[in-house]
Amino acid sequence: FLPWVFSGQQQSSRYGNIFSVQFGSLTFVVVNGYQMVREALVHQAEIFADRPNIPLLQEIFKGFGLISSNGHIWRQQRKFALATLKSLAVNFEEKVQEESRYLVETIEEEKGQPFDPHYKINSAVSNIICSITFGNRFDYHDNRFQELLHSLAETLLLIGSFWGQLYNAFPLIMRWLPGPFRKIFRHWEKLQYFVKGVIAKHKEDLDQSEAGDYIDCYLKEIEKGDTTSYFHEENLLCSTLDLFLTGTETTATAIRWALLYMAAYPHIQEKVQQEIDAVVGQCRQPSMADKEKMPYTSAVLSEVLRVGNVVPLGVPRMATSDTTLAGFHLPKGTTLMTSLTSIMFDKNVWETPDTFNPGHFLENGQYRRREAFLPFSAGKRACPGEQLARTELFIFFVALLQKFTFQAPAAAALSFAFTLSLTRCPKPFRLRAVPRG
Ligand code: HEM
Repeated sequence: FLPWVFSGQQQSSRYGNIFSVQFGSLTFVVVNGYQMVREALVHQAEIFADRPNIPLLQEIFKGFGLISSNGHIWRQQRKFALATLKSLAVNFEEKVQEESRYLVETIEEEKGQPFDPHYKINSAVSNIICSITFGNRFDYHDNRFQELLHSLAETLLLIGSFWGQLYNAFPLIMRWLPGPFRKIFRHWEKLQYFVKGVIAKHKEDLDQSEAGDYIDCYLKEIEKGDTTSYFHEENLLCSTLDLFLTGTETTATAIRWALLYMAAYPHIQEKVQQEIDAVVGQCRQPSMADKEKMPYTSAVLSEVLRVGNVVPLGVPRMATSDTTLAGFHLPKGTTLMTSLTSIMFDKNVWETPDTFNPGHFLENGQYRRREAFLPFSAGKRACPGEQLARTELFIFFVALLQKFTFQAPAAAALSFAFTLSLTRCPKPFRLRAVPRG
């Protein structure tokens, strides 16, 4: 079902830019192409501000948190998340720079031999959201941390898998049946147990500490004791888990795609390294101030987000009232899937949609903004982590290419094969990180 909707380009040429799909008790309306997605997300922003009731997400989040809540709960949690991330943003860059040192060190340990970079990258990226929400990072060899990262990755994979879709389509039956999807609930309990422990520790220390991280800020909000607000521990738990989940998988997947593309296109990697050598050199760490002077590297990262297409179908929305889209009547409660894939590969927008071509984002040697480039979606529920994700992508990527050249293992061809779930991630692959100079 998901792969069918995913192939939006083919479907739109066959069924038009808007069509509906039925699967069990689920009915979706899929919108394709930049104009139509923009019409729904931006011009009808208020109408498509809700999330539909997706049984699996309902089961684990119970309508709380950020990503699957609606109405007043969502508005309050989102406003708080945006303001708190902004207030903590002053330290983002420093945290990512510090973490990139650990990432470079752990990759150095591979001594140029083939290795799978998956969990080294996930650990580095996750450590950033852990520092922001929990106030601390974890050692890459910490077994508990690695176990949580594996649970997180598998949960996301299972939610978007065939089993997850079957559960969402037939929840009343599936709720009673065994199957691999049961692991979602076991993993979720483990993740909840861990975060509850972190929250309990923060509560003990709250009076002595300044509000240094997301959980502290949230607990101070709960302490205000406003009985009409939705600041309570259940929402704190779900919001924290939302940030942990969304803040790890998406960005880490984008960085994995970036390394894979660099190994596959050595001449592009070489041009990025020339720019790094000219602007940053070998003696200091990259910073966000360098980005302006590095149009080629910025274009490569945007192209990675375009072809990597990490969140291919966006996150489903729901109509809060009756509306009309492309002349079709959509009643209140209609679930809408906005195909970001159809935008990223729209042949009316991109000169060479199916080719990895940083030139899509360059004009006369300068970075070129493209309107139809929405990896973080748009409208009321657009990704609140965009700034953080962009900081991580730039600093981690530049720090890695400053120190290593990524190559395919000898006699092994690189593949762009992927697994499609809520995210689109490369199948496990191995690379050599050859130290430079
Ligand atoms: C390359 C990295 C990332 C990509 C491509 C990405 C993409 C997206 C997309 C497409 C959505 C759906 C928005 C919609 O419904 O229209 C989303 C939502 C969301 N993202 Fe991200 N994201 C990334 C990184 C992050 C990070 C680092 C965080 C953590 C701070 C984050 C937190 C969230 C949250 C909480 C939502 C739900 C927002 C809501 O429902 O109001 N994301 N993201």
